[in-house]
Amino acid sequence: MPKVLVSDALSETAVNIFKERGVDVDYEPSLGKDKDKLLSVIGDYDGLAVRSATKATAPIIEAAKNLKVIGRAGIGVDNIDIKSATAAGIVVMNTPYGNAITTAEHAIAMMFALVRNIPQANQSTHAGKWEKSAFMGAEVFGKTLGVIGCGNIGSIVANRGVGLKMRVIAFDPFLTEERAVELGVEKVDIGDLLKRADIVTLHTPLTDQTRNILGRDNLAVLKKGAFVVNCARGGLVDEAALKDALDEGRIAGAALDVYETEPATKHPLFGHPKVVATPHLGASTREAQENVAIQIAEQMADYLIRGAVSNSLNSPSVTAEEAPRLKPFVSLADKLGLFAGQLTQTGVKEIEISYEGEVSELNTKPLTAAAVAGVLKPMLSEVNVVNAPVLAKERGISIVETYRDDADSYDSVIRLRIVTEQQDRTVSGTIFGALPRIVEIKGVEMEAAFAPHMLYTTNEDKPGFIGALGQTLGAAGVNIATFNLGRSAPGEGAIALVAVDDPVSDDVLEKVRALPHVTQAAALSF
Ligand SMILES: NC(=O)c1ccc[n+]([C@@H]2O[C@H](COP(=O)([O-])OP(=O)(O)OC[C@H]3O[C@@H](n4cnc5c(N)ncnc54)[C@H](O)[C@@H]3O)[C@@H](O)[C@H]2O)c1
Ligand SMILES: O=C(O)CC[C@@H](O)C(=O)O
Repeated sequence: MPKVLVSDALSETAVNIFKERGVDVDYEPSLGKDKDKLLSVIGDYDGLAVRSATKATAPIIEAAKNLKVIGRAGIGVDNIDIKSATAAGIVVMNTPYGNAITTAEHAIAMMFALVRNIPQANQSTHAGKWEKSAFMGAEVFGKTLGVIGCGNIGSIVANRGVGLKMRVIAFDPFLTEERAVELGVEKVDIGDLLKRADIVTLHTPLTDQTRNILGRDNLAVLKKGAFVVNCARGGLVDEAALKDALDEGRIAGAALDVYETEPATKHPLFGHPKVVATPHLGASTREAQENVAIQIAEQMADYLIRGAVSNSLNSPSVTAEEAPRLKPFVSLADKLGLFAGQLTQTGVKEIEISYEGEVSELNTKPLTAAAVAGVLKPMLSEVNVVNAPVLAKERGISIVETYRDDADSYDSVIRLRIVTEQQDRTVSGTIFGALPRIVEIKGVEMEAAFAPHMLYTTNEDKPGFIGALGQTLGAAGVNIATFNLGRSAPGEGAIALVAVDDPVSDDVLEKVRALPHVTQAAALSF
């Protein structure tokens, strides 16, 4: 039974879902804050479910020898080292929609808190001061709301802004004109947004491109008297520059839910009269926490039990219904890749995977990942289906997928073509009786099952070869399990694929290569 550690505070519903789905679960809501303890126990688990307190860093991932999945109950995955997880073959998933409405509502609440001085007025009124004239506010009706980042949350904020009869403008390089029209927003560039917005609200992830998107220069361009709301990530706003802009009266106020360093218990902006601050509460509603807990438990259990992948940041999606249908084809793709990879001596330039017949209708992304992983495994250490496409890209190997409705004599065929600096090689396979089988090698038709140890030879099709090969193997004590032959035409190139009981030694290979008419001999393992 797979075992999951929940190392941050998550709704108990998640724990029940894991149990109901047949996943053993340890709920340790404060363990994530103790990195030494986490390091010492993580090796026992197949899954790790977190919010933001647990930092799944490279050392944690290195120690997580059995870990298969990290699930983030929430959106931002900046507490997870995705690069290390990918290299280790660990699927990272999040719940991109579960807390989006809640966070958008928090941004709108922060906007109102700012423009109507609600926190300050609340404090003063509780103190019995009745300072009615000290808290003159502003209407949002007719004002311009500048949304930076118009994805899940930004688009909900934009929608609420439109509902409040605000003029909404958005800067997002990935926002299409059609989507902008659909949302009722005007797509603008950042300079335009800064000059026109009365309230700027941030909703991008923190990346190299977005870090300090409201830095000193951009803050200087902001319309005088504008307000800033950040319910996305600390680091999007230069906090020192923001303090200067507030102190100099260029900005009327800022509402912050997120900070460069969290937890933020001391901060230069805490106590500032123009700042409204909350402790990363964006996602903190009962509804959102229930949503993300349920979603992450279901997604992780689906992956651990059924191989289904959803909302992954480093692996193609596979639904729970698809997973069992894909399973034999994943195995076939992996074995075809391994076959080709073991015979490849020079740099791979291109891997083409053709899906023919019924398999062309399936979700082929996981099959492609398996084929590429298979090709790369004999050449690189630490290759897996999660990191294989990344590794191929880093090495300049192009991956091409083609599709054909018909697979000639079979229901389904996967055809792999490897283009290297020196040659172009194909190998094809099908599923027969739920097991992968080779049906073609280098244009030669063949019918062979994969076996753990195999001998592959190419030779000129001349009488006496089969006997000589059998004798050589027999004399070396190599027991033949199956013997498969194919040739392009009588007397021309022939291929033998021999399943043997034990690995073929270098010594035996040399003897096979020395046989008359043999052009190539290689030991393969699957
Ligand atoms: N405060 C909280 O508790 C809380 C809760 C949930 C999410 N978040 C954060 O909110 C942010 C938005 O989340 P989301 O789910 O909407 O993400 P999303 O991926 O759906 O949307 C992000 C948008 O930012 C855009 N973007 C990317 N780079 C950009 C750039 N350089 N300039 C302008 N736009 C850019 C993208 O095109 C995308 O449309 C994330 O940082 C997330 O971590 C915070
Ligand atoms: O878990 C939380 O409370 C914060 C989550 C939020 O920052 C997110 O990115 O989803």
